[in-house]
Amino acid sequence: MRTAYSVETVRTAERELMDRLPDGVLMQRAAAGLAAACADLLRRRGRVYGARVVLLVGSGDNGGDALYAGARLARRGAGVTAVLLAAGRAHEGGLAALSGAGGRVVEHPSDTSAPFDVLAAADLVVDGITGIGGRGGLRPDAVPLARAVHESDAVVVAVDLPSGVEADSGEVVGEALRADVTLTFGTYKPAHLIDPAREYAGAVGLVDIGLGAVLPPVAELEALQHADVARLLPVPTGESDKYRRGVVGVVAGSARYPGAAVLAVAGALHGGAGAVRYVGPAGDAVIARFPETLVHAGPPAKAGRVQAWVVGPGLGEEPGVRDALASDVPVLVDADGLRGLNAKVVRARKAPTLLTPHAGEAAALLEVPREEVESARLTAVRELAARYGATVLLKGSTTLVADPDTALPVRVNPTGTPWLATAGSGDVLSGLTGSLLAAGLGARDAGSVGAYLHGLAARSAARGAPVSAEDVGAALRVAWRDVSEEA
Ligand SMILES: NC(=O)C1=CN([C@@H]2O[C@H](COP(=O)(O)OP(=O)(O)OC[C@H]3O[C@@H](n4cnc5c(N)ncnc54)[C@H](O)[C@@H]3O)[C@@H](O)[C@H]2O)[C@@H](O)CC1
Ligand SMILES: Nc1ncnc2c1ncn2[C@@H]1O[C@H](COP(=O)(O)OP(=O)(O)O)[C@@H](O)[C@H]1O
Ligand SMILES: [K+]
Repeated sequence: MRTAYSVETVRTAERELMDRLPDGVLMQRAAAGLAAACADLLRRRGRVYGARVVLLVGSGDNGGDALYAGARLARRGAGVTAVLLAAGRAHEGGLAALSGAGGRVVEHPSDTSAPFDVLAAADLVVDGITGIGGRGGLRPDAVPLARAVHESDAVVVAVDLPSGVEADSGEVVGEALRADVTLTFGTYKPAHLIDPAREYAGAVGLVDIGLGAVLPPVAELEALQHADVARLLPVPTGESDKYRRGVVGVVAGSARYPGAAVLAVAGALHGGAGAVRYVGPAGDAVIARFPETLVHAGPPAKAGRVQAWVVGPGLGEEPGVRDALASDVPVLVDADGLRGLNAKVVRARKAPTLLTPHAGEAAALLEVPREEVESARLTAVRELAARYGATVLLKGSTTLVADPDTALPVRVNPTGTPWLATAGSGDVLSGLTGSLLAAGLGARDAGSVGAYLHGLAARSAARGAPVSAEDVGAALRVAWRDVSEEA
């Protein structure tokens, strides 16, 4: 499991750790890790000796890290120039270390083109403008420097965070530095895992500075890995039969969208339930593709016992949502099922409810513009979970799963690929996840395991080329096997 902590939690932990250690030790640990990673990158492109390194240095400790790392690189023969964005407020010890090691310093803004000249010739740029103390995006002074960095051929290494991103939410307000690699210290922060900030960070490396010992046991965010998912997968035993493995009911599709029913059933057949019961008008299309499905014209209340319902994909105006919500089993509500969803009804349910909106559907439920959800995904998913008293899986470039119990970390899905942005792939996800619910997983686990397998399946089906939702459904078995082999 990878975890991320908020700035407030990190600062508290850092204070506790600093009290136990001599002054400056944490910064030296950070700078040593940073310098080692930069040296590695330089060696891959040539060598450290003689390489041209530029440090962008802000007024805080983030700039301090950059300066001390720069001093280490200068001692190994690199030509290091620090561009000070707040001359007079740059970290004093770091500045002294850099000049002691033979590094140069230029100021920005200045009357000369020196900062831009050194950036144009750089092999590697270290972004130490702001870290966890940064607020409100890059300031106007820094914007032309960021643009010059993006135009140069240099490899860009961000210190702790790409400057300009919001550490706790992953929001990007205005411009931010785009890094190839980000080295963070002690723990990931939400911005390393959530888009849009995650995109700006590039490949993220974690430098151990000893913080693990003082961080609280429960993080703000967590990302499952293969071994975590393997532990959660439902596996039949000698005593299993199809009913004990769970029956998932799928209420999906309409005369207009029969395909959504087929895709949701495809997902459900690969989610671990022992049987899939399809309820709705697309029974013929479903049977033609998946003869193992039990079909019923409806309504859901008359279709027979299930251990979980999936309701909504391609449903159009078809009824069914109310029946499913009135049941005493877990219900996953997706797509058309989310339209006009009544928060009171959902809150009153005794069994778990899992809502799976994309950004547009989430925006409609929250009555805000879609862009607001896309730029502040963490806030949106938490808000929806609180309003509906339900588990919410917010789909998109970063899929998040929030539990109504705010003490539990929000789960962030690390798998997936932009190729998943294809019609019908969400239908496969809802069938798959509903099947996991029927097989006995809790809503938060079902949502995060479903998203994980779905993303892995898409990656293995795509391998760099477009995929259809059907391809994703067919690759779910491969994803399941990949994950179980880790167990
Ligand atoms: N606290 C610790 O124990 C450690 C901190 N470390 C480093 O220290 C960083 C945090 O240092 P600070 O708290 O000094 O904060 P930062 O260095 O992130 O930035 C704070 C400074 O930047 C200014 N600032 C804020 N927003 C800005 C913006 N948008 N544009 C330009 N300037 C802006 C503020 O006025 C303040 O002076 C971490 O990100 C990490 O790099 C590491 O050395 C590891 C140990
Ligand atoms: N840019 C993206 N990067 C990665 N995954 C994405 C991206 N955009 C969408 N997805 C994923 O693709 C799926 C699309 O689902 P959805 O929006 O419901 O589409 P549909 O309704 O056509 O099935 C979701 O699993 C979502 O997380
Ligand atoms: K930075």
